[in-house]
Amino acid sequence: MPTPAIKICGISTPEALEATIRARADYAGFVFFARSPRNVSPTQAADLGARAQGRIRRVGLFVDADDSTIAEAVDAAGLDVLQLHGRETPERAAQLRSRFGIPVWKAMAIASIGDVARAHAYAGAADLMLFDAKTPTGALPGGMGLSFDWSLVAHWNGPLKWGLAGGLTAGNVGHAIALTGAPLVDTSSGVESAPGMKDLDRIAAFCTAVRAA
Ligand SMILES: O=C(O)c1ccccc1NCC(=O)[C@H](O)[C@H](O)COP(=O)(O)O
Repeated sequence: MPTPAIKICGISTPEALEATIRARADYAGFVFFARSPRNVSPTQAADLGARAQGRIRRVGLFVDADDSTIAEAVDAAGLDVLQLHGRETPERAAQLRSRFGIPVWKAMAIASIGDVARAHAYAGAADLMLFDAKTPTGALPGGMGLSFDWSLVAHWNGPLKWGLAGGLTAGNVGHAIALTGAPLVDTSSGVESAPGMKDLDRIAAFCTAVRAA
């Protein structure tokens, strides 16, 4: 099985970005959501985006954002991918892909097999389905370090590319990959010492664990 692609999400400092590039991750995620402890301003995004250009692909994470918010982030950070982490419909995903001309990833909150089935509606509308844990009502819709029953998506054979997120750490990602065959893994809390505080050693350890899986 090929090594899964790696995304480190919630990067908000140059130090964390450099550690992510050093660890040979494939994607760096920037969160554009005011309620998040990882939220980046357009100014921060511009600085991080320029540092990342040509070295790692830049993913912008949005939660039910309007077009002007996304346009400002795309321009500031030079985003390569849009990640939609709210209640965006297939129609909205397709509209954003057409407007911005870059790949769109849709996060799907999973608590049951019925949630996994909903992913099929995004075929042709999104480029990748990111299966993540469902979070409690009123909490952030992601980035909570919560995992779900990975067997629900084991060797998913759906109509679009996919990835696994939610509570992944250096300690459990090998098992998650072995169980699911995920072609991409995504972590945020699992490489932090506190919400929003990236731990450079944990970033390195996570990437090493993925390659060892
Ligand atoms: O990171 C956030 O603060 C966040 C806020 C709102 C929606 C999603 C958010 N994060 C999602 C991610 O960072 C990842 O794509 C994924 O959910 C992994 O999170 P974690 O369980 O913390 O590893």
